[in-house]
Amino acid sequence: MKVTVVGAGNVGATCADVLAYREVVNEVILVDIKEGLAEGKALDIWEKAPINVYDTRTVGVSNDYSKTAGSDVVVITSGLPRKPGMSRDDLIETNAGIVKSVTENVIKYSPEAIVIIVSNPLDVMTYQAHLTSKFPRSKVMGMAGILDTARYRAFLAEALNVSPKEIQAVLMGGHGDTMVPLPRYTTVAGIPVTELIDSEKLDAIVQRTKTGGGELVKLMGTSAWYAPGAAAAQMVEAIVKDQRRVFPVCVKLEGEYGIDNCYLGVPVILGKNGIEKVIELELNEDEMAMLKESEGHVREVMSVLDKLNNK
Ligand SMILES: NC(=O)C1=CN([C@@H]2O[C@H](COP(=O)(O)OP(=O)(O)OC[C@H]3O[C@@H](n4cnc5c(N)ncnc54)[C@H](O)[C@@H]3O)[C@@H](O)[C@H]2O)C=CC1
Ligand SMILES: O=C([O-])CC(=O)C(=O)O
Repeated sequence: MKVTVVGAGNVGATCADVLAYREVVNEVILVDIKEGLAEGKALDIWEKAPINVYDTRTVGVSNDYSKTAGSDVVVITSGLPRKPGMSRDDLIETNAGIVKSVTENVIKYSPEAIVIIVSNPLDVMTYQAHLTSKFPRSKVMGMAGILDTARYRAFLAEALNVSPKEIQAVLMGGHGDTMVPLPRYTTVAGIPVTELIDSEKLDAIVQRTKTGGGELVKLMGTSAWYAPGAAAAQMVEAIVKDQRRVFPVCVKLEGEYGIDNCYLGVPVILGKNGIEKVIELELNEDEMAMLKESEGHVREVMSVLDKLNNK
């Protein structure tokens, strides 16, 4: 199994590192436009192999996609991260151009690959990759839900003073402040979370989750990478090992939840064919209203992308 990660910056290099030390695949190709960066980071990860005890080979290349040929999965992290004061949507113009050209290069050499988008604004960059690749929706998806759910779970674990391993949760919608964490589908070792925490505290955690990316941008001057890189690697693992894990993933909706032709995070089964199934939950009125609000926001940004693509 061979995986390519495009973008050897913070998120891409972290993803490659996790794929290597967890021995998810035999070979990881790291690509960046910046001369020497991917080669250097791939070499550094390979030199860590004797210490962390793994044999996944990591190879870096500068903008040479021939080395990526025949990849089973490609993760696209290339693009600008936001700075304090910016929204993810502010990145659309630059990142759409990058995601478009990278996708063209990727599919030229790996026409059978499953593509995972990480670049922001996430839902709309997934749409860009879909427009460019013309792949079926099962093979073009975006990573955000695992990250957003992980933040929600980590905050809950802290508040309840329990292991984060015990928290199971579902979160839907776009990767932005309109995302929809679902307390009704959140449990602590099977116990409904609402039985363990008062609603005021839970509301504060939901709110912190929605702005969790921005919290880190404010602290660091750039956006997060450890959790995002690990989340993308977890999706790769589910696909290459055909694990059929259930994760929230950004996918083109085709009528599910009464939403058509819009890219949103929803629970799916991930396996060797990519998105094996979109799971439709029974949402109540309030939850559906929040999902619709998120849809409205993503559609606005999708129409900006349509203009950029002269559609
Ligand atoms: N979906 C999500 O949940 C998350 C998304 N992100 C997004 O991921 C992207 C990457 O973030 P970071 O790694 O922190 O940024 P970074 O600046 O550390 O790395 C980006 C890399 O992309 C490379 N690049 C730019 N244009 C390229 C091209 N045409 N071909 C190949 N490589 C190219 C740059 O040289 C740079 O090394 C950003 O758009 C960020 O907003 C970040 C965290 C979470
Ligand atoms: O906040 C950002 O710009 C990066 C991102 O998507 C996240 O960390 O959730």
